Amino acid sequence: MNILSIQSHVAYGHVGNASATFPMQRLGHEVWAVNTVQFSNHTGYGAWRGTVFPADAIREIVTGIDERGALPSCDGVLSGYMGDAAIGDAILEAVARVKTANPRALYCCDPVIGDVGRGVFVRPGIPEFMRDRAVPAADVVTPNQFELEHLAGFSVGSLGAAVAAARMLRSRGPETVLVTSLQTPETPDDAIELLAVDGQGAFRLRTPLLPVSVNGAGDAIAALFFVHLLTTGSAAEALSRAGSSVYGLLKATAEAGSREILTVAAQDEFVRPSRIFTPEPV
Ligand SMILES: Nc1ncnc2c1ncn2[C@@H]1O[C@H](COP(=O)(O)OP(=O)(O)O)[C@@H](O)[C@H]1O
Ligand SMILES: Cc1ncc(COP(=O)(O)O)c(C=O)c1O
Ligand SMILES: [Mg+2]
Repeated sequence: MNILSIQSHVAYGHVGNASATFPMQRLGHEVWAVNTVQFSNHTGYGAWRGTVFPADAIREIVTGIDERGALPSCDGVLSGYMGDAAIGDAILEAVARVKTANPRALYCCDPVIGDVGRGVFVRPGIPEFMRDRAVPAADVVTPNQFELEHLAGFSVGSLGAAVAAARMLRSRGPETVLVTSLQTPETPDDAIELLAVDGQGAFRLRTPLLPVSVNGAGDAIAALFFVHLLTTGSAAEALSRAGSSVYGLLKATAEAGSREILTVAAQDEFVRPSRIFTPEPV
């Protein structure tokens, strides 16, 4: 597969393209990485340095790729952390150009807005852009629980409510919704869940909860889920493979006591996860 991946880049550590690119490459895919920002490190540290690129800088790179005649061979566009709402327009233009060149290409939007503990951590305008423009344009969306609530407009206090919220997003456009870091009163205290909902049904994948709080796992799981969905055509299979890989990645990260995910050291988890988790229909 050839994946156009438009998201943040950090020099130190692993979020955005610095989390998503290598796992896709390790699985044998070509990644055309376009960076929306270049920061020293992820914003979870509270301090960082670097630049948010203007929207035209992203347009320029996509135009250059187009001029190489490559867009007809693009299988999917993946977007994530945007840096600024204006970048959203450039991303949707890139999606439109790719889909014109290859009508079979899919767009996966990781609607990075915030997180349960941190609240909204992106610039004003981005949450509205994600809800009103990006979600309707996407074939696949991968919100965490906080983002799901934000996009659906109601809180998700049960598995049933999460499925309803995912179905509400589907009714606005995307065929497939992957909810990450789901924890409801029905989730055991020592577990964390993923939920995939598409036209076939809803699947839950439950793994142990690890003693880590890291950034970038969401970017890795969106990338892995998207390429596995593109290659297998099955949301349940993509859920099993992506969820198992990220569990293995985070288990290694927890055992090392690392603040950054071990994207490089634990790379075999992307190809052969140490433990395979199987989704259940819900
Ligand atoms: N503490 C944890 N224990 C086990 N798995 C986790 C943990 N944190 C994240 N994950 C896994 O990584 C996935 C992505 O999670 P997360 O990092 O919360 O995404 P985001 O950063 O987009 O909110 C989760 O759905 C879960 O499968
Ligand atoms: C620059 C940057 N990109 C992306 C993300 C998203 O990371 P996550 O995968 O944890 O949602 C963050 C979160 O802090 C970030 O600071
Ligand atoms: Mg995220």
